[in-house]
Amino acid sequence: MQGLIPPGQSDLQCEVDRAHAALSKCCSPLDKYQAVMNLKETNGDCFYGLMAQRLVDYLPIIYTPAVGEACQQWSSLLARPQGLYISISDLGNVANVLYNWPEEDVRIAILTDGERILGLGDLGCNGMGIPVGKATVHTAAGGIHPRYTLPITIDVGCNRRSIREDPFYVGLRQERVRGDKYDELVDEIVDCLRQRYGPSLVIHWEDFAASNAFRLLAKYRERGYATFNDDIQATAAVTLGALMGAQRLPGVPPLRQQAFLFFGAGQANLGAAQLLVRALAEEGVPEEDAKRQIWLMDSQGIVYTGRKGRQLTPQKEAFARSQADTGLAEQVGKDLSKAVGLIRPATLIGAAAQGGAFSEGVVRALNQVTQETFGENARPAVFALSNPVEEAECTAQQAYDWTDGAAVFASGTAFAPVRRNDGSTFLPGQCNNCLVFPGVALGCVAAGATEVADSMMLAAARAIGRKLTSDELQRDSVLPRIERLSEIARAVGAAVSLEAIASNKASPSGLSALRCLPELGGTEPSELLQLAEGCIRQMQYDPFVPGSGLRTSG
Ligand SMILES: NC(=O)C1=CN([C@@H]2O[C@H](COP(=O)(O)OP(=O)(O)OC[C@H]3O[C@@H](n4cnc5c(N)ncnc54)[C@H](OP(=O)(O)O)[C@@H]3O)[C@@H](O)[C@H]2O)C=CC1
Ligand SMILES: CC(=O)C(=O)O
Ligand SMILES: [Mg+2]
Repeated sequence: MQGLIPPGQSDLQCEVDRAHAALSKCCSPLDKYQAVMNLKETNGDCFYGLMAQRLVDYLPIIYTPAVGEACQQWSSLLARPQGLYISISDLGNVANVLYNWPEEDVRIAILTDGERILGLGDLGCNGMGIPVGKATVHTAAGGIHPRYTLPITIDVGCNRRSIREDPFYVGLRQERVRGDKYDELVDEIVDCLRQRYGPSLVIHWEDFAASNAFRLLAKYRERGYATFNDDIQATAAVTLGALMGAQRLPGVPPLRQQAFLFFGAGQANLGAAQLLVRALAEEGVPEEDAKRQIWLMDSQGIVYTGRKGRQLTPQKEAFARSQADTGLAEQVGKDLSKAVGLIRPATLIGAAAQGGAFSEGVVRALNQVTQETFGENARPAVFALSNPVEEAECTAQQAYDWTDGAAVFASGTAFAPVRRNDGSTFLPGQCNNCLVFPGVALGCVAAGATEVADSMMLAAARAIGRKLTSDELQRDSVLPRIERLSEIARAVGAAVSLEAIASNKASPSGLSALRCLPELGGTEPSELLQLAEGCIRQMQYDPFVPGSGLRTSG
């Protein structure tokens, strides 16, 4: 290398600072995305050092919202391929494709088929930005070595014609393959992954369409694999964490006394509804009573038994209102403000990718019914979970303005702090599954978990709730600040591995590593945190001694 690099020496910190200074000159989030991904290719240590130190600056780039734009432009931007592409043409030959991945020791595979990328719909192969971004967060926040992460895009086609006809498109130019052939391909991929990387490989499903997401999750969980769907389960945990956090604010009605209106009945909201029922059950609320507190609205209106048209999926059926609510549902139709007026919820959670759906009328009505039901100081919760930011149901500013500051607000994509009339600021919480999935992966890897049980997700939600500080609460944030993502990932990791042990979901290899624990009870024991830290990659350069090592010696 002598002569090929400048003679002065820089340590990692200097290079991280230099990279940040250069990136700060980028004119647009998309330019910054490209530049930072280029850094990842050319200097991984510097890239991960930068991500670890300044995650709060770069999360909106490598993750929502900028990653959404990057996916939309993926085929035009692609410089060097990232992650592994497995297509339907590889059916029967997946093992060979998988052996082209250079890493021998992978602990977590992040798979998408690109059909529901954020709220942007079917992006086909262009969805690769998502598993790549999630893998980066696993490392930057969870500390999992990048070598242990494998982002995969399964290309079975794309149902968006404009993408298929884009001359630069990098995926297969055909409509999506469905049915047996699709299932065979996914089966082959999962089998080959487990053959190559062992049964404790964690399989993280991301951004599938709901019709495949629930099915695949159930199928591989039933087989006893360590697998989780981020959009269903991790979103559920962070949403429940936010609801629990809100309970610590004065004026927020108790969970067991309110009605919850979920706008969107897909992966995110059904997952949250399922976990909420479980949390209420642990508070002694019978399951059927808890379900009666919950109302779902999808593209056809209120979800109720006997609704005409498309048959309800089993996941929706579990929450369908009884026929006694048919009259109300028909009165509501598809009108959200009517739904608020008639159901009278104190919590409104949006995950339908319908930007702006929480209009002024809807939010004002929510505030009014909450105060009528629970008193004039009562505060409604407004969670606008859809990503990227254009899909958010309303903005933080709108939620506060339309309720005179009464709303407790959280969103999937971050909003800047909002100034209150008294000069102080609201800190809207970011209710995004990134507060959960890195910790879940860390906890599973540390404990060698054989299954990712719902109780582990509940443990994750509680760990997030415990991490909320009084300072955050004072500024109306119902979740820990995203600046604390690494700290939260470690706490979630500790809670998840503890729960894996307590529920017999830890494997002998994980257990032997964890045997140092004097006792398994309690919250976040320091030993476990230390253990989790032990799994975490330290960002540092090996010392470079000029004149030694790298010179070829004839
Ligand atoms: N903050 C976070 O961490 C997360 C946020 N999300 C975001 O949430 C959004 C939805 O994701 P996900 O649940 O996975 O997607 P799904 O495709 O699984 O579900 C979308 C739901 O929205 C419903 N919907 C569509 N149009 C309307 C409408 N006009 N009125 C009411 N409901 C409607 C659909 O109805 P139907 O069932 O009738 O088709 C469906 O139930 C996305 O924007 C995604 O980015 C997702 C995961 C995590
Ligand atoms: C955050 C996320 O996973 C999504 O919007 O799909
Ligand atoms: Mg997702």
